[in-house]
Amino acid sequence: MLDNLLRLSSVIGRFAQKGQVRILSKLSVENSAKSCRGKMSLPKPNIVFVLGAPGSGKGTQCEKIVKNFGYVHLSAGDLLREERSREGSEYGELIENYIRNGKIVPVDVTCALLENAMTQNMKVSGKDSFLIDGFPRNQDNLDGWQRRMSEKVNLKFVIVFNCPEDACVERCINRGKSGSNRSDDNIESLKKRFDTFINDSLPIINHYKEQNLVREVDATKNPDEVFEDVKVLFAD
Ligand SMILES: Nc1ncnc2c1ncn2[C@@H]1O[C@H](COP(=O)(O)OP(=O)(O)OP(=O)(O)O)[C@@H](O)[C@H]1O
Ligand SMILES: O=c1ccn([C@@H]2O[C@H](COP(=O)(O)O)[C@@H](O)[C@H]2O)c(=O)[nH]1
Repeated sequence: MLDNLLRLSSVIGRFAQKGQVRILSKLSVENSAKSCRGKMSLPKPNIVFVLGAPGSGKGTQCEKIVKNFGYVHLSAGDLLREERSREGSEYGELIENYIRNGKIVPVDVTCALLENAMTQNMKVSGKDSFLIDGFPRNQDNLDGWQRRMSEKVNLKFVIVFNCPEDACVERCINRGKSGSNRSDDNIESLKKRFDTFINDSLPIINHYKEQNLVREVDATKNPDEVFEDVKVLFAD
């Protein structure tokens, strides 16, 4: 399975969406290896992890951070959904099963997508500050990231958006009703996503708390009010 995962190829569409720059690039392990060599001249990217329960407002706030502070937003969930929908993807079915059941996709897939997206963005836009939204979410994610990426990036801090489950569920259900087209914006998937958040993701947040890297934000207010608190974290 690992070998297969390492042969992961992805197409990252180049388009400006929600302030993100996506770069169209066909990748394979062989290309990844070449691009690793090419990466020698690239700067070490600055990373902010953005965590919080499903529907806590991570994507909404990332959009605002992009507009105001020039970061590039990389949503791990969006990258996985793109890979799932890519014609010919070996991993489409696997990813869809994980997403629908609120489970966390094996780290080699997600990490490859994130690393490739960062490298391509740095090459094309020259930007080297990234919001990594919705990752790492479990011990497998954390271990894989530490193994593969931790030495290659500067982790600045970890934002955690706090919002109670009932409000988050309502937001996701409304997002589904407004046409998100997400196969996990339904009650059944949301129950599983919250179980995963509590059992698997909270320990990762605690790990970063122990390192004094967590910056908690009250995400129950309206998006502009939440952003007032977020701004402070980036104003240095
Ligand atoms: N502060 C807020 N108050 C009310 N609604 C919000 C707030 N922030 C975001 N929303 C709405 O809630 C829904 C979920 O927001 P968003 O996609 O930003 O959350 P998320 O944490 O990225 O979710 P997920 O983890 O499921 O991808 C969206 O429809 C968004 O418009
Ligand atoms: O690192 C990640 C990020 C996401 N997933 C899967 O995708 C869905 C949706 O993620 P959102 O952040 O809500 O868009 C999530 O429930 C996981 O199934 C993942 O496996 N790994």
